[in-house]
Amino acid sequence: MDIMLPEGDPERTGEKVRVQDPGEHPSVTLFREYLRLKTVQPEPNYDVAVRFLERIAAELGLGCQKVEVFPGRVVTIMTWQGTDPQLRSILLNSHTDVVPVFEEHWTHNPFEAFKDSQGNIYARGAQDMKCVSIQYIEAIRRLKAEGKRFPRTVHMTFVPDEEVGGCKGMELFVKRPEFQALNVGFTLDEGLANPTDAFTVFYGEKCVWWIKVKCEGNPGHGSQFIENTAAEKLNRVITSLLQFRESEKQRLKCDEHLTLGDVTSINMTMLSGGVSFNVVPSELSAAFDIRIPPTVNLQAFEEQLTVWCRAAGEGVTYKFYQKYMDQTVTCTEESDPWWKAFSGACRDMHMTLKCEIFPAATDSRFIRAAGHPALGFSPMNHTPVLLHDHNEYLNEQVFLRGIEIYACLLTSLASVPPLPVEG
Ligand SMILES: CSCC[C@H](NC=O)C(=O)O
Ligand SMILES: [Zn+2]
Ligand SMILES: [Zn+2]
Repeated sequence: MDIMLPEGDPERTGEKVRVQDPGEHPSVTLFREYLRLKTVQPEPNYDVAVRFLERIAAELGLGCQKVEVFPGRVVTIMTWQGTDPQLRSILLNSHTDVVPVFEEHWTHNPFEAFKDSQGNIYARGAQDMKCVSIQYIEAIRRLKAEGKRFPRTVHMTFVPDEEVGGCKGMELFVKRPEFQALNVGFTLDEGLANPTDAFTVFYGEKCVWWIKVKCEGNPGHGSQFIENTAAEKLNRVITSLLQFRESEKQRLKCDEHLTLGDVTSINMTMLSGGVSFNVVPSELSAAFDIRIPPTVNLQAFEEQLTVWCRAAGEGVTYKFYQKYMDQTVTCTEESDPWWKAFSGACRDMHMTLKCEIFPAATDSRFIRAAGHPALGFSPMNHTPVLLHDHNEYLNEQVFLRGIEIYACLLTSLASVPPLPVEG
């Protein structure tokens, strides 16, 4: 029986008195309870998540620390001390927020964690990434119950605001003394589901560039053939960028060895300008979301952008709204002790791994930029990729296998022998 007394309004927070379904695995019950907490952007209820995590830390006898990196933005840290705490630690990172929903497109309430007859659990965050948070917790619960101890300390961090770019979350946290004090050796963070029998593991991410191109031109009456209008220039800019988009799309399609992480994607995501049907505007703008693989020379790419803008005419300029420049990737060679521990454990479990570059951006980028190796991995095979989508779900058996996978990974990673640098 699992009863919890809510402190806030249960309708708003998702915190409710709940009774354990006798036929359900307790780890699944805990997962569903976490899914019901409304940590949904743009106004996530983080208090309710922090309370939930504090309760679990107490239950498991883990150290629990809260770091408020920005007003109202708390990172919760749970620590399982190793037998050799001087050694560098294993960091298991996850974010607590989830993206908004279009409720009318969902077959079940996205904050009810409905489970169908096949064991599919429908909820926002089922894949991204409340599953992983609970899998970390349940793997540690299991290992502790078995009386296991490992040389390396294991930390779990539960971070706010990943879904809105991490600037009030992980980006600030990695600069704090509390993060330094974690003495991180190796990190696991989120990945993506894989519909096949294989598991995808991400060793790097694309750089996000968000640009707005502004085109200035001659204004005038809408009945005239005005020369050098903003629209003609914007048309050239859009054509150049979308032509490049098409060539990258074809390159991906024609080479079976390439994944989305290996090519540059461009999407025009916003258009703005104009005042009236019969006024030729003096200014029009287009916004582009560009994702660049770590193998691309960023300086050369920016030069190309400049060339396209110059070729579109006078008065065409662009401004960055995001310009991520760090292209650090994590080593996946057998000679690397962390990779050897990770991939060796996967091999022991007869798992097939597919190594890729993450097509979007996660908090791993701040960890890698801070100099720590990180792999993006969510143990969800035989599962369609539904993050940020309607009817996001995860099957309970896949979820439960993930706990076993983490228990095995953690056993291996937290036992990596002292590295030369650790003396
Ligand atoms: C520049 S921060 C954006 C982060 C966001 N992450 C998840 O979707 C993304 O669009 O990839
Ligand atoms: Zn995520
Ligand atoms: Zn996400």
